[in-house]
Amino acid sequence: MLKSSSCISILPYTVKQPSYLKTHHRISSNLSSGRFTVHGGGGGGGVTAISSSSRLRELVFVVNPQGANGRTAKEWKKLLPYLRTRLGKDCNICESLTSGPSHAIDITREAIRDGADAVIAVGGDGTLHEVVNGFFWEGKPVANLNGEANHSAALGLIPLGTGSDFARTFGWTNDPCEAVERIAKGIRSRVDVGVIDNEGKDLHYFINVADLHLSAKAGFYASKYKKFGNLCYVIGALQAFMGHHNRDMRIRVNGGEWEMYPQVTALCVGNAKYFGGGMKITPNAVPGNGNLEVVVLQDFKWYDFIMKLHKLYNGTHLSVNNVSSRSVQSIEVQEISNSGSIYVQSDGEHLGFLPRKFRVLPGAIDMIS
Ligand SMILES: Nc1ncnc2c1ncn2[C@@H]1O[C@H](COP(=O)(O)OP(=O)(O)OP(=O)(O)O)[C@@H](O)[C@H]1O
Repeated sequence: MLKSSSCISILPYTVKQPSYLKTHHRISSNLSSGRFTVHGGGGGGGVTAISSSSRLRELVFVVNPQGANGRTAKEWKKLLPYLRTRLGKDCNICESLTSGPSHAIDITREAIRDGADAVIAVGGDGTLHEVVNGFFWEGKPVANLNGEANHSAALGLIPLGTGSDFARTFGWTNDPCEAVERIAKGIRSRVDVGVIDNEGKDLHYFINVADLHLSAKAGFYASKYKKFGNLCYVIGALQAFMGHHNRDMRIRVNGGEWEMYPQVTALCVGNAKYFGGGMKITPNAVPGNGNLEVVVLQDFKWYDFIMKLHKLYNGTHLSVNNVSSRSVQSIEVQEISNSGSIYVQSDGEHLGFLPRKFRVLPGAIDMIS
């Protein structure tokens, strides 16, 4: 169980405390003893309500103050009084501000090990991605070290980023009060997670969309234009087309035969539907169905991208020539010419270059939804 003290806003600890709290604030406490009924667990797609017994829920909010070009910090500050009022009676609320890239991963791991009931990403898809990666360590789910066998931490989200694309699949808006309501209700559902590896090494997890080549370059460039809001992704894509070469690739689905895919512009592996600030790139992806949707764009030029942009946004691009889609449990992707120039990204995080294998972990995380 997490360590706590009486009701104060900013608590200088005198006892050993989890490091994710060291520079941060415990906002509410009154921790009573006893256990807390969490969920039924099990396979993909199940939904279970949290019911509290005598112990308060331990919620750790991982806040990226730099999200949405600094807007996340401002929104979070405004949200805190409401959050305290709405959740403070039933929950211990810990906030932890990230200090830079990857910090959210460490905060999450430590929070789960210390027995948090939920770790809630506050920010955009990049922050959510890091929190998701914090649920795993060396290829396995991170365990609560308090010996509570039936206790697993849930993932939560207050979408306050630029794109906040994962939230779109569920129809969630960037309204933080709506997100607080979801957390107050505490309904959990199992969601799938994608995992990417390079010959069994270098594991990375994604909950939204992993992709490669043009769209991955676009994501990299978009990060430099966040001040333009969602337009940053279109600007990033156009910049990525400069000097871009479509490449011949081969793919292998579910361990079957290798298949040739000439002149690939981008290959996107969706656990959820949206990326790039609202482009419905993998419109058939469902985060709890045990599959990933793979969409391949071939032989696209920059002007095709412009002409078909509206179809990308509304998800009707699958009917366009040179766009194909399939549902997979795993997909391996290699480049034929080995130019070494095919970028791979995972929920927007740059991961290096091909080859890579993508596969689904069905129902890997409980999500507050
Ligand atoms: N304190 C920090 N300073 C600078 N960068 C940070 C800090 N904390 C986290 N980051 C990085 O900022 C990246 C982007 O943040 P985030 O995804 O929350 O916002 P966004 O990019 O505006 O939203 P979206 O990804 O939804 O478009 C994260 O992937 C993380 O690596």
